[in-house]
Amino acid sequence: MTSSSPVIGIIMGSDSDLPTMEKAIAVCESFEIGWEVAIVSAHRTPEKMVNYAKTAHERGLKVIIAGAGGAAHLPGMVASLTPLPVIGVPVSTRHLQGLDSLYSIVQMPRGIPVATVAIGNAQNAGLLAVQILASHDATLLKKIQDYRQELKQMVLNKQENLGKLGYEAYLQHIKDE
Ligand SMILES: Nc1c(C(=O)O)ncn1[C@@H]1O[C@H](COP(=O)(O)O)[C@@H](O)[C@H]1O
Repeated sequence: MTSSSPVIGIIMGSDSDLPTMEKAIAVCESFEIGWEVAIVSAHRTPEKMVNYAKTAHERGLKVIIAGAGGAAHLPGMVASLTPLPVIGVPVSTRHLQGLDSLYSIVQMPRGIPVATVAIGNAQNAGLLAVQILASHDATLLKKIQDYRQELKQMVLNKQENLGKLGYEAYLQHIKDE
């Protein structure tokens, strides 16, 4: 686990969001960035949420990732209480498949932005947080460029395999994976 002091705060409305949000934690770990995780709910623990959001920048955090499902007010409320950038992760829900979460998070009023990623895409939230930090950190910027290069290479390798194996065999190969 990365030992440096946390600069990315990863919060969520419930521990049931953890299986989604763990992907943001994994990104922080792979870029060796200090992170902290907390269960904070605008609805169930409003005082804790206010305290968390108001003190986040004083405690050294630089970016907050907030995930919530359903009536997902947490990211917007936190954004209203902190000067830090907030990235919202709409967590998928059983009845409305996360559309409720998405709409709750994305439609912020002018003046209080929340950078919203796709439903369930905590990995992109982690990457965006790293990129925000990288904008004034040359070492991190290089790591992002290396990561992009790996992504590109992965796609090129797949294309090469497709060419080698042919469509039918390649389809079977990815089904077997
Ligand atoms: N949307 C919020 C908030 C909030 O926005 O403050 N607090 C909890 N929740 C969400 O309720 C869902 C169900 O929670 P439980 O699984 O604990 O019943 C979770 O996805 C959580 O993010």
